[in-house]
Amino acid sequence: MEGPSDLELKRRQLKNQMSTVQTRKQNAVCVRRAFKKYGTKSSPYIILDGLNMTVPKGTIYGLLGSSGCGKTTLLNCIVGRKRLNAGEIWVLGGTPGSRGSGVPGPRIGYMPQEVALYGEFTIRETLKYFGWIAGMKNKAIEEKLSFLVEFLMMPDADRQVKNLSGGQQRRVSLAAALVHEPELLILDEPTVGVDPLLRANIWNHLVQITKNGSTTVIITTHYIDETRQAHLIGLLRGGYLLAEESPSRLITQFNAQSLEDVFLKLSVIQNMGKRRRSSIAQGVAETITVPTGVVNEAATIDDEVCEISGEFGDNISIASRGRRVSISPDTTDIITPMEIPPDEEPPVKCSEYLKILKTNHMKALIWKNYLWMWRNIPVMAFIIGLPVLQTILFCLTVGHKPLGLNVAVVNNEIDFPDEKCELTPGCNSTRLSCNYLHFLQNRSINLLYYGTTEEAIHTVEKGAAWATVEIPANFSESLRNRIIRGRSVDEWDLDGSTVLVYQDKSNENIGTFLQRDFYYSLQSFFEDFAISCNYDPKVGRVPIRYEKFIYGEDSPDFTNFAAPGVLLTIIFFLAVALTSGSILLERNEGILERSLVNGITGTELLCSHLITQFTVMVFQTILALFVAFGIFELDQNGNIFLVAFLTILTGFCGMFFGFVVACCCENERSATYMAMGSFLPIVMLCGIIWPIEGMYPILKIVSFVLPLTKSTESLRCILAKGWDLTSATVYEGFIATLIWIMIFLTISILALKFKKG
Ligand SMILES: Nc1ncnc2c1ncn2[C@@H]1O[C@H](COP(=O)(O)OP(=O)(O)OP(=O)(O)O)[C@@H](O)[C@H]1O
Repeated sequence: MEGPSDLELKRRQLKNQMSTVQTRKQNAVCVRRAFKKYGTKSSPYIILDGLNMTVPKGTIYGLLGSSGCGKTTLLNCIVGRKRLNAGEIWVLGGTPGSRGSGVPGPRIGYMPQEVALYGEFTIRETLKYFGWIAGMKNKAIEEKLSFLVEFLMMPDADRQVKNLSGGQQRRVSLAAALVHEPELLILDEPTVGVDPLLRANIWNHLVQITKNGSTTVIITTHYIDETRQAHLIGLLRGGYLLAEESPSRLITQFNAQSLEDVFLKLSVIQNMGKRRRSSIAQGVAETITVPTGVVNEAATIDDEVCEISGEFGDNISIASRGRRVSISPDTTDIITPMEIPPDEEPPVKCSEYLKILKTNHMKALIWKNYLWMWRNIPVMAFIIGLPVLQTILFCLTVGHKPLGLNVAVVNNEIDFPDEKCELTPGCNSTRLSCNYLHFLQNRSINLLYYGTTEEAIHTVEKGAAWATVEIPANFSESLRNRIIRGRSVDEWDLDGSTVLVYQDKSNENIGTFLQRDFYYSLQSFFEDFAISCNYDPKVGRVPIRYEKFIYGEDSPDFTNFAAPGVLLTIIFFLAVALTSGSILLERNEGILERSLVNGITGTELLCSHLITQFTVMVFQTILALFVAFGIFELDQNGNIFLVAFLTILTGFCGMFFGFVVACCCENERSATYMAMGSFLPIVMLCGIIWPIEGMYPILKIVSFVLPLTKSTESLRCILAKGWDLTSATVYEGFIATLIWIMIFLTISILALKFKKG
């Protein structure tokens, strides 16, 4: 069939076109030359390919297409949750996301494909949440709830969503989109799992609410024939609309029995174009009666000729690329856009820019967060109790002196095994070795006696003891000679008064503790012996005297060294887990998207989490500090409020890091990797378990810029030295934490802003 010339065709399509601005304002939705792809640059996966779509105000628009053809993607772009790679979208007279457009916001009601509701909430609470977001009053919500429960045949409004069937949950989801009577309703497959009677009711309701022109509905469905009641349907295939027309006219034009037939015919025609009329397609095509002057004319348009600006696409779909089927405008059957005065974009006042948090949004979000906590008391008890548990475990397990260590003893001064080594005090004792071993035993060392050195060493080699102590046969006499003779003591007495130790030093901590025990026991034994002989005990001391310690104690333990870092790490990473977990949970269940479409902003979301999790963190901090300093009495010489303040500030820092994790990661798994991946380096590099002074020089620089380094140092100084904010080390910890909060906040906001779509 010979089609009209290119010029003729263009001219025809240019006829009766409205101005661009008018087009945008008179229609609820205007999509022009939309191009959207997923995947990478090298292997792009094109979803929308030059799509034009026009949804006049006051219409029901059925968006049809096979599974995976891009309907949800297109809807997401319309509601402003995804960005096109190219092209324009105008929704209710503004571009989605622009200030003053009201989109996303209460002008839209969005029912996503997935249920996207809080399972722990009741139907009433669900509608209250979405009603509050839209700025509704409780009374209005209750009225609407009664209507929707009846109309959508929902169960009792006080039943929790998680206890409803799949179909009932979808109806609650639909109710949540309808509750605030939005101007534009976007429903992604609302009738899935709904029985035919209710489906008919839903359609009747949609027809009803669009009657006066104030509401527009875009609906996707797999049941093509149910869209007979739609005013317009768009058939999406291959990245663009094969047709955009009223159902009755499509059926008439294509001389088809049903819309399914129309879709089939259009698909075959499209395939013919693509395959350059393969023999199979040709065969099918011959059986299809195509409306003269409608399809084939446009199907013959060359690629270049088809580049007609989408701005002229009112009421028709004009392919912008490739061979497209186009329906010519015909005023007889097409819905004429309502004569509604064009929406003026309201001028944005300066105060609007400053008002980044809306009261009703914050109220809904904070209420929702607390309600979620209330409904998940076991989870919350676990979250609040976890730092306490970890602190208890830390205080009970880390830094304490190992007790009951086995030491093999070969005491040649006694007749083993017949003689027992007993304490025999006095200057003339012939069993001084036993006195020394008694002091060792007093330091909780478990002595195992052996007859020969070989046997004792073998015990250590087997791992049954940590050291062998061998005492010479003439120990008592040699020791006395050593003291009495002083400088002139002979070699024999020097050797005879020396205790030999064969130690397993494979464990640094145990080895060091044992060496300290051997040394301190000998010191005590010697002083005791010197006193019994009326010698000055100082004679036997190492000539160094430790005066009163300026900070700390004579026997500092590792628990007190590690406690500040461990406390901050516990609070920091639990905040990371809690924040990123709750945001990702909301996001993966689609609830977050839904709230964002309803007008919640990223900033509001962050602030609401900040407020609710702050209360959780305060509990966590108070309990953890009480356990550490109240029950386990770790060193605390500073101001406890300063300690609590720094701990909570570090928790805030963790929350903001949690936001970054949630914003940057697609799912829980990658969030877990990111959190875990940062946990170990932070623990190792922030001077929590080992002094920074002992680190490799380059790593010291890295450590300096990490979030917990300065705060750990600061907390350590407050606790151990009692310093306050006048000390540079202390206030640097606070400043560094604040800087990290700012950094994480900026990254989160940027990620929220640019990661969309
Ligand atoms: N974020 C994404 N990254 C990569 N591919 C995606 C992404 N989202 C969707 N897709 C792909 O894009 C295509 C269109 O998806 P979309 O969800 O828009 O289809 P649909 O028409 O709504 O399908 P259905 O009717 O089954 O819901 C699908 O093949 C899907 O796998």
